Amino acid sequence: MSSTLSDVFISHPIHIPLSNLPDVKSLPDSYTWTSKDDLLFSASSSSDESLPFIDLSDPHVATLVGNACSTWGAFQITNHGVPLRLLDDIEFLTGSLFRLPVQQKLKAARSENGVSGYGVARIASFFNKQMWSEGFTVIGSPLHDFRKLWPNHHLKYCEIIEEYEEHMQKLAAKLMWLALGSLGVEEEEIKWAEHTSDFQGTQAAIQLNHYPICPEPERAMGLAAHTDSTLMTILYQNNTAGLQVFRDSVGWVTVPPVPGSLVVNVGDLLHILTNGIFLSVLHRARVNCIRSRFSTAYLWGPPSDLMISPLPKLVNHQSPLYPSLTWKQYLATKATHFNQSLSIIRNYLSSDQIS
Ligand SMILES: C=C1C[C@]23C[C@@]1(O)CC[C@H]2[C@@]12CCC[C@@](C)(C(=O)O1)[C@H]2[C@@H]3C(=O)O
Ligand SMILES: O=C(O)CCC(=O)C(=O)O
Ligand SMILES: [Fe+2]
Repeated sequence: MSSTLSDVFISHPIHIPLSNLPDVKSLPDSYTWTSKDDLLFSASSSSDESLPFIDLSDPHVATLVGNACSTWGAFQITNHGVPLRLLDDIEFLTGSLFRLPVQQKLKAARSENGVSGYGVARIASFFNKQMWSEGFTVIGSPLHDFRKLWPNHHLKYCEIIEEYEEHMQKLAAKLMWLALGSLGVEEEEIKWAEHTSDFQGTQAAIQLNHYPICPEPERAMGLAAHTDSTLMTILYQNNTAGLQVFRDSVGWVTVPPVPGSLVVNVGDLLHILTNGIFLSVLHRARVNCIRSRFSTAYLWGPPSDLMISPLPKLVNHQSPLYPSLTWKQYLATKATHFNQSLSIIRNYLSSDQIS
């Protein structure tokens, strides 16, 4: 992973105060969410719909993945080939990091114009209320930050991140090719993502999330509704429920944690690449009053300066719905317009207007 994604935020600094989550019996007003804070906060949910669960050894796997991407924009997978021991290791790392004393975590605090390190999720700047969570973002080598957190043990944690990235990168590319293959897209049509290219230059971020036990979970929000600005995101959640995905005419659907499984989200860039055929899923994390929850998101994207545009084969003689733009340009748009970004770029006539 190169560190060029970090450049985006130099010109989009945000100031989010880092405060300790309060140790209280009732939720302070600053953490209490209503539909005024997030339009879909209390949107209804139907209990009989569930996210597709796909066994990657199924003979019809490409069709199943393609259907899930165009209906839900997300799915859960099993038989994915990532060693269960590695999932235990990443859960151990995430738990160890967030269990450190807050003063220790703050030694690796993310700066206002930085992207790596400890802090609340960047999307916090778009809301008036605070989220009941803490996060840690890794882009590029974690060595510098991990040395500050664990002066004597950082190397073992760096090794876990490195091994996790290797597996996740291969899995993400395999899933994207299954999905695109179901639409008849061939590898020659996206050179940078060809299997044989070894995905040279694809970029990624790892986001570690912690949602502590919350005194009034119904009124709190762990991570507010958002789509990921990626091609695909692979999420590992520990054994505590909290992730919800939104589907039009269904509402919020909870994704139950299934031991050893992973959740896959279509991100905004794959939505653009497929000219809107695959949906980027709106999702959020809720909290609970019994157990703290950890999750690890692998946010995968293309080389950050490469132009991404709807694939000609999928535009099908009509006008493309989206202009060409780079991942860096999209992240910059997202840093300003958040959940309106896709509809805003849809209205641009050319990428020249995207700074
Ligand atoms: C590559 C990225 C996606 C992300 C912004 C970032 O530069 C690194 C952090 C990512 C993350 C993780 C938590 C949710 C999210 C919306 C956020 O605030 O930071 C995503 C960003 C995204 O997908 O837009
Ligand atoms: O914790 C979760 O389940 C969701 C995390 C997430 O959406 C993210 O890190 O982008
Ligand atoms: Fe997300």
